[in-house]
Amino acid sequence: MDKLTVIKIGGNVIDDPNALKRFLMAFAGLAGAKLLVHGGGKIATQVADKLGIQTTMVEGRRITDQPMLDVVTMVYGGLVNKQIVAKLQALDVNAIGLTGADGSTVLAKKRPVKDIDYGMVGDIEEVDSGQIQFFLRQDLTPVFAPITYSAAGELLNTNADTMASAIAVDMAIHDNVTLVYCFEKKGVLKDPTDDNSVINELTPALYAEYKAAGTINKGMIPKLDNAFKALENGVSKVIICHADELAKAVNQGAGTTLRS
Ligand SMILES: Nc1ncnc2c1ncn2[C@@H]1O[C@H](COP(=O)(O)OP(=O)(O)O)[C@@H](O)[C@H]1O
Ligand SMILES: CC(=O)N[C@@H](CCC(=O)OP(=O)(O)O)C(=O)O
Repeated sequence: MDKLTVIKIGGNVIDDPNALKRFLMAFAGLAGAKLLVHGGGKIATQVADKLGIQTTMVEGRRITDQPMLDVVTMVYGGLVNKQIVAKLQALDVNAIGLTGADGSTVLAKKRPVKDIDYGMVGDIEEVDSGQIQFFLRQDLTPVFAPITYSAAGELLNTNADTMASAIAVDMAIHDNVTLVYCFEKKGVLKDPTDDNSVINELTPALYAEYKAAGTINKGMIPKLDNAFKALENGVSKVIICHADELAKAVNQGAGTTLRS
């Protein structure tokens, strides 16, 4: 089995040009097959705001009506994705920017309306890991925007953490996969106000304890739910770390490593 590193980069880093530059240099320097999934929620909210479109988030998911779908398609699939691809080309990484619709890589289904109508939000149904494998074999580095498509031909907004987890799980059929969530903190923290209180190893039991105590909250909850799901479904290693510590996390160890 070949080794593959699946990396997710969050919106707070993408929104900081210097932090993004440092991260992409580290990504470019990683040995072996790799692919990137990016977020960009913060930028979509800023652009929507400029257009007079209000953002509503419920449990870390954006309520996506048609005007908001247009914004996220332009921001994630266009602006953010192509800027990252161009910057990677300058670092000698032959990146190929994709949404889930491209090459039918990530098929989703519009989230059914229960208590909440999320609008055009997609729950992932199928990842075409063979197609992704094909890109990797051509020495292309896939860069995924968090946009999927439905069998009916709709574009759907999908949480980037979920997209990274689903891709990592399906690629684990072919490869020995490490999944790394990079963001602006040093890992999962015992005390969210103290950046040096990193939890080195997190088990499901410990996660439940910290969640009940309120120490782990907000965006970290869906991130960890996705991260544990990957670990339970064939991904060899899952790390949550600072974007500046990507190389260290992969090669030596840094941030928070999940244990089953
Ligand atoms: N215990 C914790 N340790 C680290 N971050 C936490 C913790 N609890 C909540 N958070 C929050 O989770 C956020 C990460 O989730 P999110 O905003 O969805 O990031 P991203 O855009 O990178 O996916 C952090 O910015 C932080 O504010
Ligand atoms: C359905 C849904 O919520 N999609 C996310 C996709 C972007 C994302 O996940 O970006 P970050 O990783 O930067 O938070 C959103 O529109 O905010």
